[in-house]
Amino acid sequence: MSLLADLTAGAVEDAEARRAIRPYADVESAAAAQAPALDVSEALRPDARVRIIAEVKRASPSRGDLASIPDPALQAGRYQEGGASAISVLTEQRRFKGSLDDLAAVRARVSVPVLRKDFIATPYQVLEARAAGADIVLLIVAALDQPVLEELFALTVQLGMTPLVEAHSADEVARAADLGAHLIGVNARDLSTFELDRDLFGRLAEAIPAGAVRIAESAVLQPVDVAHYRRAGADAVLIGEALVTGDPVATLGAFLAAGDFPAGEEIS
Ligand SMILES: O=P(O)(O)OC[C@@H](O)[C@@H](O)c1c[nH]c2ccccc12
Repeated sequence: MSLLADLTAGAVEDAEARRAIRPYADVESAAAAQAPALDVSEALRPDARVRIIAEVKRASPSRGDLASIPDPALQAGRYQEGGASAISVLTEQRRFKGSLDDLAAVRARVSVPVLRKDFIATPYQVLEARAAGADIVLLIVAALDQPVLEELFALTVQLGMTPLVEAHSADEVARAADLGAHLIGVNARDLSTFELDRDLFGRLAEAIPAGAVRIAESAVLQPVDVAHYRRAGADAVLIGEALVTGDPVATLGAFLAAGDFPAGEEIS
């Protein structure tokens, strides 16, 4: 089994265990009781400078432990203070050490849109995201057959949330575009092999339809990496590891400054 398939199977198994305690109908009422999901078209609208989606990330299978983050809400509050346009919360528990409680805590603290970052493959997980207050749900094309991807995309929209559709090849970008996705991400890390390809975004950016928000994911450690993605056409960059240690406000300031020029423009 590929690593991505393994991560997805584990996430689904964990969701099934939660479902045994909290059935679909209960989560459905919790979702209905939530304040409506935030409209992300404004928050992530392509702008004169790069936008940053800042991630609450404790660990990853490829990088191991990154930071303990005892108070995810405090961390997310610092991200917002630093100028993040949205907050991503990794809720996968086995390898990334996250939880839906982290997401709910972050939602209660910040006013910008919040993304549930997990290996989502069932309607129950989408519903859980809304019940915890998510505005955006990550859907990884490589992990889903097209009919399932379509079903989860439709449910996400029906619940008022916005899908962020993640691609890793031209074919996957085409599948994301076919759905009419407004948020399309290209992950530099191949989730099947964990290999990094910083230039993948640049090769695929052109294939992302005009009108969609182009998001570069992973492999930003330095301000130059933000500039690299911005030159390649990124409207937004999703950053985890580089923000979980040190002073996130200072780091975000440096990253935002490095991407303060029009997308796709060559700078000398
Ligand atoms: O820590 P980084 O290299 O800045 O990466 C953040 C984010 O892109 C990465 O966490 C990610 C992108 N897509 C994913 C899908 C699942 C889990 C994690 C991810």
